[in-house]
Amino acid sequence: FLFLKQILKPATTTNRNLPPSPPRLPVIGNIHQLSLHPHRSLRHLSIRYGPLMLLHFGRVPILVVSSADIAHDVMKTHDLKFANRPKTKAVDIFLNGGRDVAFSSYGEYWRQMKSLCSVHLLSKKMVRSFENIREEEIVTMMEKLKKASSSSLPVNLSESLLNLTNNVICRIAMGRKYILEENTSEFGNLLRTIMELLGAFPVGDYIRGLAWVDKIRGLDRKMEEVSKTFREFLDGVVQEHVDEGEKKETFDFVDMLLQIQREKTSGFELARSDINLIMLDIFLAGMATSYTTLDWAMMLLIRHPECMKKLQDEIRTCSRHEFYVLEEQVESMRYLKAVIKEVLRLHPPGPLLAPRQLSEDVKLKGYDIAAGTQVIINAWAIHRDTTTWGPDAEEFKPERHLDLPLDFSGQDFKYIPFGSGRRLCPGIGFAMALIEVTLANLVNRFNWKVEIRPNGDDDHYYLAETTGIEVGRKFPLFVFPSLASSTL
Ligand code: HEM
Repeated sequence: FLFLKQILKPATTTNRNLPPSPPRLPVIGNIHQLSLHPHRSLRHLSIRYGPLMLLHFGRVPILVVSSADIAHDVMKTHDLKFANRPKTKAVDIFLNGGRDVAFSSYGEYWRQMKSLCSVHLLSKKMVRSFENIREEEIVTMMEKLKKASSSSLPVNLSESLLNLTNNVICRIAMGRKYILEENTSEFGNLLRTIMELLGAFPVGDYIRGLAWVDKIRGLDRKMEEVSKTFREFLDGVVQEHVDEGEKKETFDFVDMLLQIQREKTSGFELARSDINLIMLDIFLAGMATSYTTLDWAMMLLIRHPECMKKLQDEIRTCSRHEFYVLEEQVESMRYLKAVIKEVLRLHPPGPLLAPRQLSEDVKLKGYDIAAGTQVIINAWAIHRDTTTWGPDAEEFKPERHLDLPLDFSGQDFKYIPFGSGRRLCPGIGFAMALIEVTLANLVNRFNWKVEIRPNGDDDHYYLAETTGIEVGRKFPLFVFPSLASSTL
């Protein structure tokens, strides 16, 4: 009786003027209204209940923001109050309760960890210094594509892009390739599982009394297993760096973190397990997002031949038809940048950004929002809002960016693929350096055709999405590359 009394009790709240809410069921609240693709179901609900909605998962209040105007209030006007991240079971298990950067609570520890990554890995100077690694890996990938182009069989371009991002990130952050090509898909699947679990809404996180449901579904076991595999892998990487010590000829990001740990130069205690978590963040936040952007970009360009042609013309003119497009040449390519912006508008890898949690009571658009409320910002819906993007908001049209002064810094809230404010992604420069030069080279060196689907289900196949906090394309992109005559 006490158990039922507890879970059936309506959410206690002192708020008087609450945002609109869809009707909810006893016990579970609005959980049943989420589909496998929450960005889609939440947008659907927001069309009916408005751009500021209050849902309840169990008894936990969840604020859903679906307009640029309210995103501005959350991430600019009240950014400090919304700068926390909620703690979930997945964060507990994978990220040691949020000892990484992306899920740590707002405060000194988060500031120090973010600054470590920004200074020693993600700064402009550091990103520039990795140019040769990017070039070597892109050339290697293109050589393989060149070989494959003489065969009549299609190439799995998604896999090539996953290998590329993985190789670049491993070499930059850990000094060498740790995941061999034959294992990258397996590694990609592991990452995907973590993303899925970090983006899932397990019943037990919201209704304590029903935590056993997650156990029975095998969710807890799956989390423990994947976490153990990853922990062992990262332990091995860090241990190898420790063992090699002085003998090592190169000095990479892991070496830097170990030095900071030993010498306590950063002014705060960095545990060995915290180093593992920084590395995990780089894989989760850095590798999957960059790969996903490239994968969507190639699919969209191949399926929009007029955009592909325009881009090829720009790149081939700027690169003077050379075999490899240099990063300095990419700088002046306006249409290339417009293509990437449009890809990230329609398919932001984090469609709901990363969840936030309100630390003090606040008033938003006249509504009272209580401290502790979790906050979802539906960037995917904001990016497709016809009131700001026009009636063709759902269409892939890179041209729309040519005359817009939008950048990735999250200052204009109708375009926030990297978030905004204090929690803005620190990896923008790092990601763009790889995405721009990779795309420029693939488009410059080859002409592309996509496999025609046998059942005519092209849209279903090419646009299907994965699930989780990071959303990519579900099915691999099989293509036929042919060497462009100008770069033979
Ligand atoms: C296309 C590529 C990328 C996209 C679209 C992207 C997107 C995002 C988004 C939406 C957030 C949450 C922002 C918020 O809550 O307001 C985020 C956070 C973060 N990203 Fe990225 N990201 C990308 C690449 C990278 C790379 C390459 C790295 C590092 C190697 C990185 C590291 C991080 C970290 C550490 C955070 C947490 C920041 C914090 O909580 O303070 N990201 N990213």
